[in-house]
Amino acid sequence: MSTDTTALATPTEPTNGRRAEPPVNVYVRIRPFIGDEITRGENQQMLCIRDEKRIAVKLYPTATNNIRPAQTSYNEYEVTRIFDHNCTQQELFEQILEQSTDEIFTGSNWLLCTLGLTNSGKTHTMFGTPKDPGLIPQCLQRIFLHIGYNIDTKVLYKPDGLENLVQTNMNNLQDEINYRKYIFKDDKDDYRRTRLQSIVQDQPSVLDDHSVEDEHYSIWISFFELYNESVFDLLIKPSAMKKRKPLRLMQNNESTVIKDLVQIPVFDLKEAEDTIRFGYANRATSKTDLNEASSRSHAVLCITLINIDEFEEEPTMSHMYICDLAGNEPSTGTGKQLAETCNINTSLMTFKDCIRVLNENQTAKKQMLLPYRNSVLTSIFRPFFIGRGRTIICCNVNPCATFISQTNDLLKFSALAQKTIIVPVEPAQKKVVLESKIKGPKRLGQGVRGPTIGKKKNHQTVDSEDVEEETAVAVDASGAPVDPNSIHYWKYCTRKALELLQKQASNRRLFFIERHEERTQTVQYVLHQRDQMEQLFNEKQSLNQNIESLSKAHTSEHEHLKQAKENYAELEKKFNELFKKYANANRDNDTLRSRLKNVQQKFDSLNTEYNTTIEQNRQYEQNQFNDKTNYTEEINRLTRDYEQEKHEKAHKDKTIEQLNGKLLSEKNQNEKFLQEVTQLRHDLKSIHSKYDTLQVELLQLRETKNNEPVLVAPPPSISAPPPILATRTLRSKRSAHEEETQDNKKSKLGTPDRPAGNSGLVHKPSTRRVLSKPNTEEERKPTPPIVKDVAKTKSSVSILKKRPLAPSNSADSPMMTPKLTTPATASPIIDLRPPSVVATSIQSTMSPKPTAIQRIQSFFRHTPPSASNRIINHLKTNSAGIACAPSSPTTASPIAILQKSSLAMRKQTPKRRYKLRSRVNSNQ
Ligand SMILES: Nc1ncnc2c1ncn2[C@@H]1O[C@H](COP(=O)(O)OP(=O)(O)OP(=O)(O)O)[C@@H](O)[C@H]1O
Repeated sequence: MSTDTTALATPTEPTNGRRAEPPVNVYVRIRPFIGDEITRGENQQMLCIRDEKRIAVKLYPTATNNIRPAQTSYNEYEVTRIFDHNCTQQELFEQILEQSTDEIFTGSNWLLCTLGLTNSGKTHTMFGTPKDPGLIPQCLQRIFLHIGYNIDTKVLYKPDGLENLVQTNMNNLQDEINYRKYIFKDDKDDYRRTRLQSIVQDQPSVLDDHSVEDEHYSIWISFFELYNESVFDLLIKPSAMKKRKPLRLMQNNESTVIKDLVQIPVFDLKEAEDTIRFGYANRATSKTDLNEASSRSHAVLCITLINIDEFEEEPTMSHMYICDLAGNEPSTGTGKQLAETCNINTSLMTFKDCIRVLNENQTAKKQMLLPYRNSVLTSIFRPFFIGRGRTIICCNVNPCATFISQTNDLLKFSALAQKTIIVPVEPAQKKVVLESKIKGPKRLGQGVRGPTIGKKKNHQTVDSEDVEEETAVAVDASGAPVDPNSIHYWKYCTRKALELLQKQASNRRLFFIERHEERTQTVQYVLHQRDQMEQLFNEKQSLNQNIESLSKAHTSEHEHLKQAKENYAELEKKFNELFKKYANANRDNDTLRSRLKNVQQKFDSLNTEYNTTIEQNRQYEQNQFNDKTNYTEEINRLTRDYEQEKHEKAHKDKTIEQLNGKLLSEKNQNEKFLQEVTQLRHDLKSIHSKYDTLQVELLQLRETKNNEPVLVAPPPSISAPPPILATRTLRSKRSAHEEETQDNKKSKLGTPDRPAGNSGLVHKPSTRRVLSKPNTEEERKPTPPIVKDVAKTKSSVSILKKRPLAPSNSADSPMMTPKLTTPATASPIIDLRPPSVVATSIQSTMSPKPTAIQRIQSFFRHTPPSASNRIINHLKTNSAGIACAPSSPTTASPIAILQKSSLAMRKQTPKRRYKLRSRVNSNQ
């Protein structure tokens, strides 16, 4: 580690004949309470401002001090100036930086840095806000106000480190052109982006011509930060992808050069502010426990001023370093934040150490080495520790009671720094690297300097050698060498001429200085005038606008008036018309009034009627209501009755359904009976037809035989069936068919005394009963009178008719003929003949012919067995006897006899036969 020694001096004891240097300017600014600090109880009046230079800190008893609990102790410190929380940014600038800003125009360098705890208002003091700009914006404003129109638009020189200047040419400004393009790339104004480029391109000859006709200034800005002991250029935007590349530091004898640091020329205040805004955005800040946007690095803004004066052989360069130091903070946090805090604290500590060493060397007459190399910050600011510039320290104080201990330390350091005087070490000659010969106006002379605006040039004096020579030569009263041909005389003349010229130059310089001051005042006046002009221009514009709008309003008013007049004329016309109409209307009105009166009367009468009607209606409605109530009751009653009837009806319906069921079943039964009857009738018809056939056969047989009577004819009183039988033989098929059809009709339609389908059922049993066997013995006697009686009745016909039917066994079929009962076992046959005759006839008729029953059975052989059996049974049980001829029961003798007798009695006609037949059928 290498250190520097500095010359020690006190303000009162100038060394080596130099003027006394002032001590370091230390200012204290106490910020107001912010946020919820007051509610947190931070305002405990820990700081007490005694006057504008002295401040006292109230101390608490701690382990390290001897303060007793009951005792109130104050530490008092003195600084250059104290600003309380009411101090404005502008006030602060005027007090601490305005003069310094002016002095950079005299060639002096300045360093302004802020010290303080984190969250104490350092950044706020430096940068401020757009509405309340801090020290940096105000400083730039002051500089550009001073420069006015004397900005070097040719960019003749560029800075090379702290000490050196380089003449510009077309090649060495490319970086600056690019940086300007890059920094102002978001700027809408293309002029600013390409300004430097156009200077280089459009005025190449000017760049080679470094002559000036007046005093010109150029402002160069560089902005960098010291983060974790590395230097980063803030005018290069950090890439999201790439890691920022730290800049290298190069040390020369007196200063530290930051290699490749971007320095760009700015031509006006706006450009300077935008450049700083661009760099500020790239600064490392983050949220800490104490500050939402805490600075994690020391940000250093370097404003370089290059002054080119036509009377100066070399341009001068001065710097204003404004440094926003990161805040001292307790070493809390972890990882990256802890590393940041340690680096910040280390560099601040080194800075304070340098000041302390300086102070100690000064007070204790020591020559201790400055530890400036312990941090990058102090390395860069080394020129200021060796007196190459003036230093201002602004200590920002956080008034919170929580940090009173740190505040006390800071104020202690402030008081120490305030007493420290940095004596400048003899400056080395500024090197101006001239790449081309300066073609400016020839300097009139050197060594004679009038009052300058702070130009720190070494005054050149007459060589001592010359003085020595001068003393050896004889001179006259005016001091001129006597010998005009001697070299001394010429030297003397030359010196006098030079002096004269220097005097003239001095006068001229004075004149120009005055002119410069005048011009500065004029510039200020012009600027002021320009502001006023601008203001007036704005006012004029607004007035013009007002006039324009007023004239527009006037024109429109005029048009409105014209329109209104036209409207008025029209309205007048309309009014006249309306007046006429009004008169007419008035007349109409009278008429209408009288009409209205009538109408009113009518209305009154109607109203009365209406009221009456209303009353009637009301009455009617009342009646209606009563009726409605009655009706409702009646309806309810009827509804109840209806329900009851409905119930009964349902009950009856049920009953009817049941009866219907019964009726249906009876109907079914009836149908069955009818079917049976129909079947029986059908059977009977077939029997009839067969019987007729038999009768025909019998008649044929009888005709073929010799008409011998076989049976004794019954007494004449007996109506014999033979005629009936005979008549049957005569029936034509047609009559039989008609009969059958009629029977069917009768059975279907029925007769008044016999319903259809039931005729047989109703009357047959009675017939059967009539024809049935006599129940008593008497009745069973086969007496002729009984036959006679029977023959007399209608039923006798049926008896006769049935006589040919022989009784048969049940379930007999025609095939069962051999089993048939003999005539002896058959129904009793009435034989009216004498026994001898009968026997003979029987003998003659019985053999070889079949019996009557057999014949009948054979006759019924084609009929269904059930029907034939029923008939045969019927005949067996009900027939009283069969009249048979002597030969056979099938002979026609008895029948013929009967026929004859019957024919004798009554002639048979087809109609009669039919009726007879009908009667027989009806009896069946
Ligand atoms: N004079 C003031 N008036 C009003 N508010 C202030 C003043 N000084 C500081 N503040 C406010 O205090 C807060 C902290 O200020 P600032 O960030 O400048 O502190 P800092 O010392 O720079 O902190 P760090 O060292 O952490 O960067 C900010 O919100 C700022 O607006």
